[in-house]
Amino acid sequence: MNQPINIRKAIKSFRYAGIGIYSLFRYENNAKIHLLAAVVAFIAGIYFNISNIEWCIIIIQIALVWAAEAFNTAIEKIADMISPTYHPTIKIIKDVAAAGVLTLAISAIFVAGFIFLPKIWDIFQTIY
Ligand SMILES: Nc1ncnc2c1ncn2[C@@H]1O[C@H](COP(=O)(O)OP(=O)(O)OP(=O)(O)O)[C@@H](O)[C@H]1O
Repeated sequence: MNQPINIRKAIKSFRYAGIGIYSLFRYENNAKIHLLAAVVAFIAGIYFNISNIEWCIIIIQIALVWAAEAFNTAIEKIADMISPTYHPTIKIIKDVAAAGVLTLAISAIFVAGFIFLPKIWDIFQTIY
C-alpha cells in the first residue's frame, strides 16, 4: 500500500493496453463498425464546427461504446475458452454482454441525432 509508484510497470501496462486496442480494431468486426462510426462523427463534428461541449459529449459517447465493445470482446474470449461448445449459461452471458454494447450504441445514435440533425436541418433550410 505504501510502496512508491512504479513508473516502468505503468508504462508496460499502457503498452499492453495499446496492444489490446490494436487487436480490438484489427480483428473484431463490430469494433471496426464502431471505429467507422466514430470517424464519421469526428468528420461531421469538424464539418459542422460543433461546440466544445458537443465535442465532449461525442468523445464520451465514443469512449463508452468502445469500452463496452472491449469488455464484451474480453467476455466473449473468456466464454469461448471456458466453453467452446454450446452451453445455455454461456449463451446468456454472451447475450447480456452484447446487450451492454447495444444499449450504448443506441444512446450514441440518439446523441448524434440530437447534435447533428438540427445542423443538417439548418443546411436544408438555407438550400431550399
Ligand atoms: N458457446 C456458446 N454457447 C451458447 N451460445 C453461444 C455460444 N457461442 C455463441 N453463442 C451465441 O451466439 C451469439 C454470438 O456469439 P459470438 O461469440 O459469435 O459473438 P459475436 O457477436 O458474433 O462476436 P464475434 O464475431 O466477435 O465472435 C451469442 O450472443 C450467443 O447467443
